[in-house]
Amino acid sequence: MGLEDALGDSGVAVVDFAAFLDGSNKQGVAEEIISSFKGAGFVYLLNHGIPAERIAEIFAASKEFFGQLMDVKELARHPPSGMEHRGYSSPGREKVIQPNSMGDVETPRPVVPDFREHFECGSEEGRICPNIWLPDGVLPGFKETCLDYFWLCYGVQLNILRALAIGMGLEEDFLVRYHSVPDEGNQLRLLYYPSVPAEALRNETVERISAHSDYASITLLLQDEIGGLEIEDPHVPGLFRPIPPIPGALIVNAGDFMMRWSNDTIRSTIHRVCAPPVLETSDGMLPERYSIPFVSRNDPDVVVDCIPGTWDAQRPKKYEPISAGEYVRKRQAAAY
Ligand SMILES: O=C(O)CCC(=O)C(=O)O
Ligand SMILES: [Fe+2]
Repeated sequence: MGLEDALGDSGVAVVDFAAFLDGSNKQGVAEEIISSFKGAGFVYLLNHGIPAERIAEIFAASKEFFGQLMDVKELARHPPSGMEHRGYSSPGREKVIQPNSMGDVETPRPVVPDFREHFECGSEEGRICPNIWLPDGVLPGFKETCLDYFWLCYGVQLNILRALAIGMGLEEDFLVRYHSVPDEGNQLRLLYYPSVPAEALRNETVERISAHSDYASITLLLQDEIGGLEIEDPHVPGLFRPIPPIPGALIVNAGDFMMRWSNDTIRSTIHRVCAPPVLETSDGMLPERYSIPFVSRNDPDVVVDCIPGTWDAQRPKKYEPISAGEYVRKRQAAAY
């Protein structure tokens, strides 16, 4: 099956970011990205600026971490409160939930567990959420690899925000200015989906990650070769379309805060991870899967109003000004 077939009707563009980064076609690349963000809420980026060896390195670190005994991983245990996403969460610990309208998180927690483990970290300078690492001497180099990758993603994130701004007809640094505090809010997640019976995923007695939208600004996602990521068709609720792995590509998607900020001109699309189409082994088990999202957030204390150009007399502002911090606090408290 060729890439075009595998991509199917998801509407997610595959964009070569090189011509943006080297300045040879900034406007053209920016328009391709924004068009995919408005249509599908997702885009694949090639030549995004994260070297292949760094991708291999962070996946290797993730595999090494999750390969440790539970007792070892629990040495970096996530705190009981849902306000701080740091450290290690064992399977079933987090349940993503989907609010019934923007910011309304009253929906009851669903009963089907998400069968995955994860580890989260941010900047070492963060005041809101201090990092939680394994004790010194356990898994040497893990912390450094995570932090290096975190900062690499922060830089890539700024370039993508520049492209989005240009695509929206704004001054290049318009969105970057609202992401000037890297130490607060940005988050690196290492996700591990253990091997599960394919049948259990198909009949939904377990899920890998249930349907949700991300709630921040943009997410930079690496997925391994296993597949299973799907997005909901914006025009056909309940119809999910695969976002298959493309080697070396970075998947970028918009979160709810970006959608709100852009007065709903950019889409924050519901996505999930379920059974990939063809990968069942003879014993009926699905292979384990690793993915690595980096979540980019607006500066927490800066109140934003709808982005210029996304509203006018015909398309009035739909949302009141709000700060990312206030918005995120509402959403995160409900996830645990
Ligand atoms: O594992 C994936 O590919 C997606 C993860 C995801 O959607 C998330 O962490 O919000
Ligand atoms: Fe997500």
